[in-house]
Amino acid sequence: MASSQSSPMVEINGLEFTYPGIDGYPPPGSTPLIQDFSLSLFSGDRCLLVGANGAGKTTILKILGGKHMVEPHMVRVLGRSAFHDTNLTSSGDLCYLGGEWKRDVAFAGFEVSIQMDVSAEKMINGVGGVDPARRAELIKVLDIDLSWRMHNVSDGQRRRVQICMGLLKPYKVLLLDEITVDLDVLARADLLKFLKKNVKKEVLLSSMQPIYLMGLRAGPSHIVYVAHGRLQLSMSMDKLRETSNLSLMNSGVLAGKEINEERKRRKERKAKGLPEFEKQVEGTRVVGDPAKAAVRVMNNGWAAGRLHSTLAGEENFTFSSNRVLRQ
Ligand SMILES: Nc1ncnc2c1ncn2[C@@H]1O[C@H](COP(=O)(O)OP(=O)(O)OP(=O)(O)O)[C@@H](O)[C@H]1O
Repeated sequence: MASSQSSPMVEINGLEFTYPGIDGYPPPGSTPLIQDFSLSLFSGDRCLLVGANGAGKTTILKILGGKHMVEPHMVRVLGRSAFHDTNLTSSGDLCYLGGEWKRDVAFAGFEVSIQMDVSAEKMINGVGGVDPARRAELIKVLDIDLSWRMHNVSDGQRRRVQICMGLLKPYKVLLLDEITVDLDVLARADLLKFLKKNVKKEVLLSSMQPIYLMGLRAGPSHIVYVAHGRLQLSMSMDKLRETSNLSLMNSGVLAGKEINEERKRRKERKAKGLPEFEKQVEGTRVVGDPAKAAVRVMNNGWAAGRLHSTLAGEENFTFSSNRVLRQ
């Protein structure tokens, strides 16, 4: 992003990323999911990351949030490597709110289920070292009833408590991955107002489907459009308005174009007698007879220190040795 400030708060330099296989390495022959991606965000930027499903938005936000390892020079947050410098997140300077929050929330240092029989008050007040005025404002903005019991509220209400807890402490860089999808129109508008008011020197990077841009004219300062893991457009909203691309964005035409092209490609492949979907490179280096690949049976694709299995699908649930259903 263009800025008068000297050093960016978030810097992505030629980022390349492939999800690792079971052995922690990219599968041989795989094409990087994120390629040649560079972006700089400066103090005060409120940036919206848009793109079709599967474009790579969540992956980029997770990399910035330090959840996937990349080479330290590729991603710098506040001048530090998000993955290697864990103090960035533990200090609260870097805050990532994503889909995983649907089930658990980091609470007093533990991952606590957000669906257990506990009051919203206990959850929210359990976060220490918080400015009481900020806490009260967030409770008001998110319209939270402190007497809610977490096990019998709606998804949207549970989500509001999660968002509140995530925003209680001031951050310098805030990463939001589609956190507003469960919120009703009013709650979404109020939250965006709060974020806008509170992002002065901070940086906000939020992913969102282009359709939600319609109510957001005053919200973001910049737009970043991603397709197939590559940066397609990065522009200030003012510039976007000038070049009239905003109407394209608002109507979701850009993302729609990308989806239509993908459908066309699939149709052409089918017409040529090829499989409709391009062959995925298997996400593991364990080769040979699957029955002998004991490692896969034993750990279902979980690798040390990783929150998610890199293997998915019925086949792996059949192989499951402990029958725990994973997302
Ligand atoms: N843990 C994983 N292991 C392997 N591949 C993955 C993993 N997570 C996502 N992918 C692949 O990476 C691609 C990009 O996914 P990502 O979640 O970043 O997209 P997105 O733009 O956030 O999509 P959406 O709008 O649907 O949330 C997808 O094609 C998906 O198949």
